[in-house]
Amino acid sequence: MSTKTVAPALAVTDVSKAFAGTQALLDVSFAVTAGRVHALLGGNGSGKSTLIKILAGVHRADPGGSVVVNGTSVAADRLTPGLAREIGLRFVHQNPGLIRDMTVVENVALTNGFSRTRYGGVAWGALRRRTRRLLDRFEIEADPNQQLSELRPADQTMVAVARALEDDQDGLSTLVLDEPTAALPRHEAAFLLEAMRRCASTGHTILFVSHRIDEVLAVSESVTVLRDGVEVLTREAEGLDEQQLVQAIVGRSPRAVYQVPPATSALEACVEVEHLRGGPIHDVSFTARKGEVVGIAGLLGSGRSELLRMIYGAHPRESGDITIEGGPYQANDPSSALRNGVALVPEDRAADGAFLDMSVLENLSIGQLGKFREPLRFRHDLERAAAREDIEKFTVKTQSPSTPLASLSGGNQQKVLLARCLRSAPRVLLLDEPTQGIDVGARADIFAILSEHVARGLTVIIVSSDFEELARVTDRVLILRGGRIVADVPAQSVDAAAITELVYSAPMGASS
Ligand SMILES: Nc1ncnc2c1ncn2[C@@H]1O[C@H](COP(=O)(O)OP(=O)(O)OP(=O)(O)O)[C@@H](O)[C@H]1O
Repeated sequence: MSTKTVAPALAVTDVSKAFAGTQALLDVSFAVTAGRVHALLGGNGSGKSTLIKILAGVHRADPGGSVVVNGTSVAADRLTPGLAREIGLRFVHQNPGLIRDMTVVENVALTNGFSRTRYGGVAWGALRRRTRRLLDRFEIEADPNQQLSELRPADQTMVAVARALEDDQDGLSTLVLDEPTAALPRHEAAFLLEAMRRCASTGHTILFVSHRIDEVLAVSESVTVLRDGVEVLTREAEGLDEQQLVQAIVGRSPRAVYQVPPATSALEACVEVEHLRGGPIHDVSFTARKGEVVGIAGLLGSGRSELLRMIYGAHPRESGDITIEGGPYQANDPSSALRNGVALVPEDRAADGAFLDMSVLENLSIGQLGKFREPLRFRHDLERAAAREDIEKFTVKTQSPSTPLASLSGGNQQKVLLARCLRSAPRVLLLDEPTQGIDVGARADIFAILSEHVARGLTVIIVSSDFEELARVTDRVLILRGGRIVADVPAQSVDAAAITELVYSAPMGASS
């Protein structure tokens, strides 16, 4: 039983939103008690982002619903960004608009304003003192003059939290955190969760979106689950276990969720990387065999994404050789990757792989239109049938194949990219944070599909911050630190904690 005040800090009542043809939210109602961390959960496409965007005044709700914040009631269809702020809603979105190359002071001032001297110049001294107080208030270990990139990842997110709450000394606002831990390794996530808990203990109410069930159970005092736009569960977190939550999110019994058999490794080499150098990569060598799933674990800045992009030919290489199935491979650009059977699902899909204005069908077909071309006509019927097949296989939640990719939820966009890559029947599939933003049920589906391809000889190289997942779905994990592989461990002999430890402390120059 909580000893905190019981008045709801936030109450959402009968909020609905239909996009052309899609009922994203239907009469969603729930309340959050003041001073609590309340988790908002749901599978991909269940309506979480839509609800957050309505609260933020970015999407307009359909008429009829209301939002009450600390006793102030507003019709949900009247919320604007200004009004949301006025009634006490604060947001840290998935991409919180932090600039890593700027100092902490500059990052805070960027959104909250620069203190001015009476002559109109920037009052740097006052600004630094103000930022110092803010850092102390949120117990962030940083100096105002430090570059943001020098802070540990969880503290960087806390800077975004602190600046969102700077003007709220009394803890009256409700902070909405959209997947704050998605890009963080587990130990950093745990650190951030602890900071969130401290923040709630000072009175702030936190609405927190995450796909990671364990952390939701660790940090939240109450939860709401959305499924297909409908609120299916709101309750105290106490007494709730992982299976019950997964059941509520997925809507079926949690069989097979996460039980993906590890791929078996064959002996034949597929990708051989020798003395690769370039950018943050300093002399990396390794071999991935046919039908093997190789994980790469490293901290931000370790060169993990650059290594994948170098193999794909999208990051300049200074020296080193790559062979694919014994043949030389130049890796000069993505088209040579395509010719050599190397495919990449990038980390930043919006910037790198997804054509958001184009339809799901077009996104699936890109690069493979030849398959549907006959001497005198283009087989639109076959193209459509193939799209429908992929949509079903990957359980992509879309109204139709012609729906623009932009209107799919993040997780569903990711599934489309993965489906597209697998269509090209690659020999090597490079995955950069493939399950970021992917719900618990869809993860299992994706790995089940991948393991079918792996059983037929596909080689998969995965970079992931989710070390638990790496330990579960890979055959081997390469530990990358400072641009070097410092350890190469069989996945069955490590768990997430061991990988975390290795990422921080593996002896330099171990194996490479
Ligand atoms: N601008 C839009 N136009 C049309 N449909 C949309 C739009 N935005 C969202 N939708 C649809 O509304 C539904 C809910 O999507 P939403 O992005 O809210 O899901 P989500 O729970 O945040 O998913 P994820 O976990 O994958 O981010 C989905 O079916 C999505 O395709």
